Amino acid sequence: MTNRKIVVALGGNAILSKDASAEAQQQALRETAKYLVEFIKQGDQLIISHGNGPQVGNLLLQQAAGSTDKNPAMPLDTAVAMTQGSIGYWMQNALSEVLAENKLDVDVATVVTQVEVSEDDQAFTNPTKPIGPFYTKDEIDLIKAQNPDQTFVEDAGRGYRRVVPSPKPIGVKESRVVNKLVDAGIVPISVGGGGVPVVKRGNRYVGKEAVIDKDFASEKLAELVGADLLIILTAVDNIYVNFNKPNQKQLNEVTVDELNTYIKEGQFAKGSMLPKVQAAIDFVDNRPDSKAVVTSLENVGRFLSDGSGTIISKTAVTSK
Ligand SMILES: Nc1ncnc2c1ncn2[C@@H]1O[C@H](COP(=O)(O)OP(=O)(O)O)[C@@H](O)[C@H]1O
Ligand SMILES: NC(=O)OP(=O)(O)O
Repeated sequence: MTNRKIVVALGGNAILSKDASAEAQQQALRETAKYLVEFIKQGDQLIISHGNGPQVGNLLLQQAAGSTDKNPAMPLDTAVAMTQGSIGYWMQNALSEVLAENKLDVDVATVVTQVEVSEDDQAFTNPTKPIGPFYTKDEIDLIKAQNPDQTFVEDAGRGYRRVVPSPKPIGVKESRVVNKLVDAGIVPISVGGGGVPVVKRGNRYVGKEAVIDKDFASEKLAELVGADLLIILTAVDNIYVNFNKPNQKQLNEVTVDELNTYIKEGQFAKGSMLPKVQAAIDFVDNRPDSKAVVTSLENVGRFLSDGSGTIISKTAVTSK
């Protein structure tokens, strides 16, 4: 039995591929849970986090479409909390079902989590986080005519998406609650969608209209709960240099210094692999005896058996 405290951040493909229906997302999470249960089977204490970019963008569109004076659309911070609830509900049930199939008597609980950000974060005047569906150029011209305050960017050749501010997390209000759940043997689902962005004013936490990157929020949580491992699960088994080029090279074990050199070379795409690499670096910088891992859900079995995936450590890696 390993008994490590592990924060696992689930990438978009763990929840939503093409079909945004509740049924399809629940089915995807059932498949995801089958991979996650392997950690629990071998005695690890899991804390699960997840993204919400597509879901929160879709929710804002639904809110706007049905809003009236008597039934107003909810602001973005509240919409993030709503997606924590809906995805947490799906994840909680999916994992509980798979735990029961494996005859494991373990409880799962979603924590509506507020993540503290700075009021002065420059991100509030420079939106970068893509949310919701992809549009064509003609579609965004129409949307912008009706919503001049909204910003759109071209997203990696896949079309245009709305972008919103994405401030950096500086604290996780419920990190102690998360640790208490872990100590009680419960699997918490926390910092969903990067957490609800809040600023502290005296004793009050006030919501901000933004979407925090879930990789950065997961890193902050992992730091605060004293995790042994931060695992970022995405669509690729490894981080690569020269990604998608003929001379592509898979990274297996890599140090912070090596990653910083690759960052300077521009090896990691902004908004996709770069935040994961930066979150991994931040984590091992803050907890030098811990490690971060970037790999895919499908590779979890091989990671557990032989350490396959990209393992990031402060200094040279000796074991997984
Ligand atoms: N250097 C790189 N190595 C590996 N993947 C990369 C690299 N640069 C960009 N990527 C892309 O980044 C993707 C992960 O980012 P993204 O899809 O935004 O993450 P998420 O799983 O959190 O939704 C990978 O699936 C891959 O297509
Ligand atoms: N909040 C967040 O980072 O969501 P995605 O991972 O879905 O972009």
